[in-house]
Amino acid sequence: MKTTDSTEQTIEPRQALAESLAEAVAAALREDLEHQSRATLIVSGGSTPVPFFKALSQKRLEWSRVDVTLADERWVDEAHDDSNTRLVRTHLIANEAATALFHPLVNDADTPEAGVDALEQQVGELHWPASVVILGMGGDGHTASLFPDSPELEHGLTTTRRLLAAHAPSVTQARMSFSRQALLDSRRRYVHVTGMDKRRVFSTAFSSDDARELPIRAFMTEPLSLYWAP
Ligand SMILES: O=C1O[C@H](COP(=O)(O)O)[C@@H](O)[C@H](O)[C@H]1O
Repeated sequence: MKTTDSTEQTIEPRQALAESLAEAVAAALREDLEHQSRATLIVSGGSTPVPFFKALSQKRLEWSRVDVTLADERWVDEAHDDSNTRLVRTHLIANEAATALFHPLVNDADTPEAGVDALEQQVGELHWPASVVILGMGGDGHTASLFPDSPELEHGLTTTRRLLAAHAPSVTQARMSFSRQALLDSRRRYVHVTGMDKRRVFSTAFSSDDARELPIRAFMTEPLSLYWAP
């Protein structure tokens, strides 16, 4: 399916979605920067956000007053293919957004358990509530690194700390993740997902409130906007 813009060019739905989300996020950051000195933007990693990052990086706003961090990160070196830090640095902290201050969710510690306290202190110094949180979602209903099969899920859904070290049998790498409470400490939340499979998962999520089964349910509270394309 393709849509057409006012200049009669065809735009892929996922590209149109990315552009529309970038417009909304840029407007939100501009609005908050009118009445606060800095604004916090929390983005997700994975494959879905790349076109969104590229679109957002082109938006004009006072990026030097924006702190960007990730909803979660794999505990890998930045050179690793799975590094969300690398993804953000490559596609978002560029163009107009090159002056944004990026705060990786990984440090030199050997494990996320060893690194979490230092990162907790660093993210605590950001401006809260965050202006915008963008959540991705996996086919198993996980969001950030709150996985249904994770031994740390209950902790992630209930702790008042902002960060947690997380593991799950379904994924290979250890993770660092924002907790539910920290992600809800935000003015605006957007879920950015694509494809029919994820749409079905999101629809199923409305049928119950058991976040242990589908962690995305823990975020189905106002204000939440769904950005979806086929
Ligand atoms: O593992 C992760 O997966 C989800 C979704 O990723 P995608 O590749 O299907 O877009 C992502 O939101 C999360 O941040 C990431 O660590």
